Amino acid sequence: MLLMKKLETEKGGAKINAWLDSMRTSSPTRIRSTTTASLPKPTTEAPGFMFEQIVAASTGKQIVMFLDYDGTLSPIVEDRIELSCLKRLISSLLLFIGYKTPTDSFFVSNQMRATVREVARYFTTAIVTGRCRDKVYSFVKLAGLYYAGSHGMDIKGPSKSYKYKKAASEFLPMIDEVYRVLVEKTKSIPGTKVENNKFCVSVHFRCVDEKSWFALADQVRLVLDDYPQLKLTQGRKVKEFLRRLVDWKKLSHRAAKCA
Ligand SMILES: O=P(O)(O)OC[C@H]1O[C@H](O[C@H]2O[C@H](CO)[C@@H](O)[C@H](O)[C@H]2O)[C@H](O)[C@@H](O)[C@@H]1O
Repeated sequence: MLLMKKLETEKGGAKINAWLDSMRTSSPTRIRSTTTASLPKPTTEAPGFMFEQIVAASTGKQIVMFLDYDGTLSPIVEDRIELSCLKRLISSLLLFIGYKTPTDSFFVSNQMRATVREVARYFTTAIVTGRCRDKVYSFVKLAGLYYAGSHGMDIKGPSKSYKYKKAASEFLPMIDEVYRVLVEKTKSIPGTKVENNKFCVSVHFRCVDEKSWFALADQVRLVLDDYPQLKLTQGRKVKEFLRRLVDWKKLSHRAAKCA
C-alpha cells in the first residue's frame, strides 16, 4: 500500500493517473437495458439525423462507409477477448443450428451482417478496427469489404492487389516479444487480459478490479519505457501498444496505386 501511495504521488504516478482518468472518461460504466424494446426506433425523422442534409452534401460525391467493429457492429462485452478458432467454430455451428450460446453477443448478429451487406451494395465499405484483420474477418464473414486490422497496419480489400501488410511485417517479432513480456508482467493482476492483435498489442482493464488499475498501468508504463519504438493509445478500458513512426505518406501512396 505504501509503495503504491509513493508511486501515485511521484512523477510517473501523475502520468499514470492521467492515463487512468482519461480511460475512465472514454469508457464510462453504463447501466444498460437488457432488451432492445426500450431503445428508440431508428427513423430518418429522428432529431439530428439530418438525412436531407446528408443527401444534399453527398451529391456528386462518392460515399465511403468506415465502420468500427467493437461497440459498433457488435456490443461491448466483458470477456470475449480471445476465443480459440475451435471455440469460434463450435459457437458458429451451434448458432447455425439455432442454439444460442453465451458467446453469441460477441459476434455480429445475422441482422447486423445483413445490414452491412446491404450497405456495401451501395457504398464502398471498410471495417477499421484495433483487432487483427483475420479475427475480424472471421467474425464478420463478408467478402466485398475492406478490412483494416491492427489500427490500419494490415489492410485487405476485395481486390487481390489491395494488400500492403508487408509494410509493417518487420515489426512482428518485436510485437510478439512485447506480447509475451506483457503476459508475464501482468499475470499476477487478476482479470488482466493481453491480446495479440498481430501488429499491435492490447492490455484489457475491463475485468480488473479498479483498485488494481494503477498497478496494471504501472506495468504497462514499465514495458513501454523499454520499447521506445512503440506508442500507447487507448480505447474502451484498453491500452494499446502500437508501432510509431510508420511512414503513412508512403503507405497511402502505395494504397492509391493499388486501388
Ligand atoms: O477499434 P476497435 O474495433 O473498437 O478495437 C478496439 C479494441 O476492441 C476490442 O476491445 C473492446 O471490445 C471488447 C469486447 O467487447 C471489450 O471487452 C473491451 O473492453 C473493449 O476495449 C479488442 O478486444 C481490442 O483488442 C481492441 O483494441
